Amino acid sequence: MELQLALDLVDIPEAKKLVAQVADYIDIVEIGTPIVINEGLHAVKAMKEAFPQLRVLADLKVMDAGGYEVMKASEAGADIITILGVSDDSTIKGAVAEAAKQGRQVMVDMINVKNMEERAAEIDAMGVDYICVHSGYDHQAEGKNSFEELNAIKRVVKHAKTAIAGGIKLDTLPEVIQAQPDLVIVGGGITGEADIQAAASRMNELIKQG
Ligand SMILES: O=C([C@H](O)CO)[C@H](O)[C@H](O)COP(=O)(O)O
Repeated sequence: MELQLALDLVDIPEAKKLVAQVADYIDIVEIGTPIVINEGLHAVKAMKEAFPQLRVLADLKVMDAGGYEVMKASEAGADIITILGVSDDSTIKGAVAEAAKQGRQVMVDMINVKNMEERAAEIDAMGVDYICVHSGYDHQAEGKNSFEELNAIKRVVKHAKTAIAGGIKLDTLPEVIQAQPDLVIVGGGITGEADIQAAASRMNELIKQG
């Protein structure tokens, strides 16, 4: 099981400062959608240059032109690029084909997918690398989480790695770990803590214990 730090509400210098504190405790650093919107793919490039030992995920949440978007993110240095599960199959297949060409990986974000098990099985068969259940900020504000959805995709996904994101904190991490995803994605549960390093270190410890 691995840990991904999601960076969303910061700019490039702040993002680099945060990662410098926790780089030893994380496996993947995510350049979140708000950063990409505010700063562009330069943020991905800057993070990869500053921390070449970490895998960098570009959370583009691609909905169309999968191949093209994966190509551009790959050029910027992204190791993993997110595509939406609600996209057309052709978008996901285009992203997978381009990622294979570029030696990168595709994560499908299942945010807002209604028929979770059926769609996860379809997407798994398309050869994606990760399938991620996700309660976004707006869902979190309504009190939702994706713990049940993780169990649902684990029942049907045979090839891809499974991941979970959305509002995970130290006190809910044990429940997440119990469901055994391959990857746990945490943003505010680390960056919102007074002692960021201690939070990341403790989460890393629990995750590595599995
Ligand atoms: O993907 C995300 C969200 O849609 C904003 O871009 C977050 O990175 C993801 O939800 C993880 O962050 P936390 O919910 O703060 O853990």
